[in-house]
Amino acid sequence: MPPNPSAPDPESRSAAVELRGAELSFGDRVLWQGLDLSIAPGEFVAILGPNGSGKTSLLRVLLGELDLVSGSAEIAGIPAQRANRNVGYVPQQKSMDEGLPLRGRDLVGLGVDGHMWGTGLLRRRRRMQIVDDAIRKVGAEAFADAPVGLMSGGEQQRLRIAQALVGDPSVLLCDEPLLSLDLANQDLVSSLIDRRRHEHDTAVLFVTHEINPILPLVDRVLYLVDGQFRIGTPTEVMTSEVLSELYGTDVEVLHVRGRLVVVGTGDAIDALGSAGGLRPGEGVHHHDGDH
Ligand SMILES: Nc1ncnc2c1ncn2[C@@H]1O[C@H](COP(=O)(O)OP(=O)(O)OP(=O)(O)O)[C@@H](O)[C@H]1O
Repeated sequence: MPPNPSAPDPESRSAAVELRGAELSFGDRVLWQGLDLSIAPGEFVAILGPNGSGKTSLLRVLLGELDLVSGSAEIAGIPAQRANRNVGYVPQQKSMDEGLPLRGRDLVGLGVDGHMWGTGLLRRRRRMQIVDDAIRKVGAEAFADAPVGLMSGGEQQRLRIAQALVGDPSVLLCDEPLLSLDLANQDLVSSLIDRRRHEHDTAVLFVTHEINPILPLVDRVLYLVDGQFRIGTPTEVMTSEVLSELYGTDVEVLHVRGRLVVVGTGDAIDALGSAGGLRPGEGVHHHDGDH
């Protein structure tokens, strides 16, 4: 049957996140413009780019904290707005003060209060059940009653993920959630996020400087560089040709032992951040980024 031009577009109707002609600028500085991106439920999108390219700002637009200069941003068909229970957020990791009188389960509970029920509206027992369930799902039962300030980075991050998921969001926004975690905890945290999107069809937008730890999970990449961007599968975007064009200089993408390694020469290396740079001892000039 030929498509009916007056019927609603099923793709856009069911999108978890929809950006149309989106532009964000501060003064004369255009972070991105003409950004069209429709993210399906359950899709995993990595947002890459050097420092200051507007990755976190994109999440802030979807959180309703920043207004677009033009275009639109919708979550599940509704304009992006603050306190949206369809959105879970794992912010950039900040170290928590050792003396902070907050237990792990209190941190997770903040995710309940921030959503539609509001403090006190949900009966205490039901609220406790929801928090317990979220803690169990990230395997944090053993330390949930300890003060968060005394936990390891990996333990804190598991609880932040529980906090982001406790409101049962359809979209999960993650800002460098693997930062400063060891490899075992990187795997654990990324597999928790991956399981969530498979079991609940939650769309994931994942800001990162380092694609390798999540490469097997990524459906599409949004790569932002200095006002330009490219969207596509990792195979389409993470190529020498595309990245050289985006950075406006010679960049080479190598495949080394199952990892993507982005190398440049001279000034290019400074622009690259740690977008796949080699680790020390791997033999090619690299740059570890600013973190
Ligand atoms: N409210 C604001 N007013 C003016 N400039 C801003 C504002 N918010 C962000 N910026 C600027 O926009 C640019 C993009 O910031 P953003 O944090 O989105 O970058 P990023 O890609 O996440 O960087 P990083 O990798 O360093 O975290 C930065 O230069 C920042 O200083």
